[in-house]
Amino acid sequence: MSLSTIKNKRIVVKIGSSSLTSRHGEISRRKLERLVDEIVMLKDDGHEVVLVSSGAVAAGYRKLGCLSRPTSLPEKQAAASIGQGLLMEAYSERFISHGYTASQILITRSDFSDKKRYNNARNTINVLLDRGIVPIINENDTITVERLKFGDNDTLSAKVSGLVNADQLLILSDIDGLYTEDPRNNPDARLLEEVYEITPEIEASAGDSASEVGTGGMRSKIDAVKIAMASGIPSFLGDAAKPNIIYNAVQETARGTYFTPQDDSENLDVRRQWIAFHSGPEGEIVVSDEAKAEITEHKSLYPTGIEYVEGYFKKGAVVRIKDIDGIQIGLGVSNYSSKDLIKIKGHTKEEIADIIDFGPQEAINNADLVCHTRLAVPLLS
Ligand SMILES: Nc1ncnc2c1ncn2[C@@H]1O[C@H](COP(=O)(O)OP(=O)(O)O)[C@@H](O)[C@H]1O
Ligand SMILES: N[C@@H](CCC(=O)OP(=O)(O)O)C(=O)O
Repeated sequence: MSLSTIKNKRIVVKIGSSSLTSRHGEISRRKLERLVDEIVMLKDDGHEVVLVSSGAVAAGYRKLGCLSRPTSLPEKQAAASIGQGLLMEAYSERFISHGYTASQILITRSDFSDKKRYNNARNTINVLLDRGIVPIINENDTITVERLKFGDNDTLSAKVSGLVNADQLLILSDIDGLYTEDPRNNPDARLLEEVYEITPEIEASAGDSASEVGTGGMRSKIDAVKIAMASGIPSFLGDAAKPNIIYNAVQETARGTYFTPQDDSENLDVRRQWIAFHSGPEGEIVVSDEAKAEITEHKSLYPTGIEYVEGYFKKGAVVRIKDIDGIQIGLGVSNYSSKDLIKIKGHTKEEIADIIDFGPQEAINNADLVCHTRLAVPLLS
């Protein structure tokens, strides 16, 4: 069923800095308010909306005394600390004028790599959406160190879409979709209106940002779309400046690029999204060629297929799964500690009962296993 014919959908809207700021880098109230008014149209139609908004650094750097967007981390963080408040003030005022309440959620990557905090974020967003609130999410720029950053809000928005099980992700930018090449470099570049798979050609065509305020360019948007596709979520990329872009994108009538996951795409559930994109692997398991073939066929990993165990980890840890050539083929949650796996590796289901007291037959259950070869997106990107 097309989204245009169904109500009460959960939509994640990502708005980039370039769509919210004036030529001088200040927050443009006019641009921001028009986008809020469009989100309100979705709310009035019964849809739930989560907004992932950039703009904190862009909104704050001039008030910090910088003439252009700063490049040093402390200055960017200081600018975000000024700008985030201004951004939320502007959003809140406009939503309130329409009778809706906005809330602020600032996230760091470590919030998502901790499974409890990840699930807690989902519960919080669900409560807000149930009560008709519009959660507005940004990376917690002020306190995040470079090494622990999502880095760009495109990727963050795709991860949030997976977290809340969104029906559609809308990425709004200063360009009306994905082109065969950056149109700023080649005026003959062609808009791709429908994309079913991110091919190597598409990856190669996606370049950096041309604007002074944008961060990730088309490259981070394509990375984001790959994560959304692996999570089974359709995405749209379009120009924030076009009238009714948000409303029309949900109706699927807006000009832009529509990315549709294929029926046989991996469609990772939230549990496996966490393993694939957020967890911190603690050890390695090297598997035989037979086990590798089974894992690729959505089967569990059994102790009999394990050749070596590397590192020290407890039962329940996420581990990297490698083939005998040392190539990573997936990630999974180990049902056993490294100590026990070393004892039972290479043994059949029947034999392991004589080696250790109790435990499941599988070393890693297929529900807890994500395989590279089935995903078009790097694990833990
Ligand atoms: N293949 C491409 N198709 C469209 N835009 C591209 C492509 N490659 C690079 N770009 C650039 O990416 C820019 C959008 O990214 P960015 O400036 O980071 O926006 P935002 O602030 O909305 O995140 C476009 O303005 C365009 O110059
Ligand atoms: N978190 C940063 C924005 C990071 C980012 O991805 O920016 P953009 O490429 O404009 O979406 C901020 O609020 O300034």
